[in-house]
Amino acid sequence: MQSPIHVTSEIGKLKTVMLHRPGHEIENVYPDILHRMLVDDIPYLPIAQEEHDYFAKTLKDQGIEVLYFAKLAAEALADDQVKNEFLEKMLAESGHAAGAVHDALKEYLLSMDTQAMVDKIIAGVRKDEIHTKFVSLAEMAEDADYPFFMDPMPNAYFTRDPQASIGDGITINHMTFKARQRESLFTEYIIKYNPRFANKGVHVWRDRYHDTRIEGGDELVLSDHVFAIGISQRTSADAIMDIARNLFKDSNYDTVVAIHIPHNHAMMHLDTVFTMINYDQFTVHPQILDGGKIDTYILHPGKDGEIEIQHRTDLQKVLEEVLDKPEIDLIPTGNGDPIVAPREQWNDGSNTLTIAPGEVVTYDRNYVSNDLLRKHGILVHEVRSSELSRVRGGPRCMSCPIVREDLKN
Ligand SMILES: NC(=O)NCCC[C@H](N)C(=O)O
Repeated sequence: MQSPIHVTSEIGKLKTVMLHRPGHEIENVYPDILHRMLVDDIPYLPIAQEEHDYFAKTLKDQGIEVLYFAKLAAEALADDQVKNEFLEKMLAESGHAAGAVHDALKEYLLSMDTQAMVDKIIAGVRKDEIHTKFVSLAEMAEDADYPFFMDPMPNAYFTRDPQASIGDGITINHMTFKARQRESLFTEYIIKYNPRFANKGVHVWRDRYHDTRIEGGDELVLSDHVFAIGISQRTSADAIMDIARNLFKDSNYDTVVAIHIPHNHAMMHLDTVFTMINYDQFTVHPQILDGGKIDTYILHPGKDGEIEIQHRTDLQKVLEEVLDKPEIDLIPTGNGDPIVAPREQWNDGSNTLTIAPGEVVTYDRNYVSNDLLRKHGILVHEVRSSELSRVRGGPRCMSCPIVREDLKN
């Protein structure tokens, strides 16, 4: 049976992608919680939605099927028993495993139709939306001024991160910060219960019930046997060993390239500084390379289930070797200029979504990087980015490929 998920490269023609249109979760953010919510600014929602619709249209105009995360989630929860089980888990992960607030939230959420319930959970539930007779001492004494019973999920439109497609399977990620951890509970239910995916042979390479951390922005499928991953603020080395073990055991993947990037918010994931855009071309933020060098580790299956690790520092050579290419073109974000490069990287100038070999979608604001891509022969579709970019993610972050065509060679 052909798996409904099939992604054997970063660049094969994109056939199906999963997005999330930003909703009221964006407006449930205010200055005191910005940092904890991992957002740098508050987008103006109507314009963010217009920009997102334009992004979706750009993909649809190229013949790409667009699926929406929240719709897939609502479809997955069609059965009452499944919905109840999901809600219990979601409430527990939101800090309300039992008690009066749990009961009131559950009654409130179940009073809605399933799509409205999903949208509401993503948007967040304010305290003044529900009525409870009893509240806990913690609630009265410690959290009295906090406005939410369930926090919003303002990063949900970065569908790249809670999950990642690899081959015929997926990783359902244990994300680093609390602000994003509940997003992948939706994924778990989508894969288990949405008729498009349920019982269709989707291999879960790694589920979300781990202590070690992994996020999809760090996961790059370079080919049908080479997988690259960032050792980053969001993905730990232990999680990489775990995913490597699982891929080596049960898939075609025989090479994992782990790249150690700076651990900071501007470069939180590998795809904020490095993306693949053609058979032998990549974007790279020049500031991660020290004279062309960066700590890189090549993992291969060893004897008796062990993993062999080689330490290397020449990224270009590593890519030439693992992809079997005579030369790799690393295209510097912002043309390597000391001001333009960090400015455009901050606005996701390295974060390209490749929709076919040598064809990408990028933010319009990164015009220096975009011009340089064109000079390197890349076909660039620009999308609007005034509001979307404020939450620190670009076209690759905003999209989760579900199906790509296999590469011809
Ligand atoms: N792959 C990505 O780089 N995703 C962007 C995530 C941005 C979001 N504000 C976060 O900090 O998780």
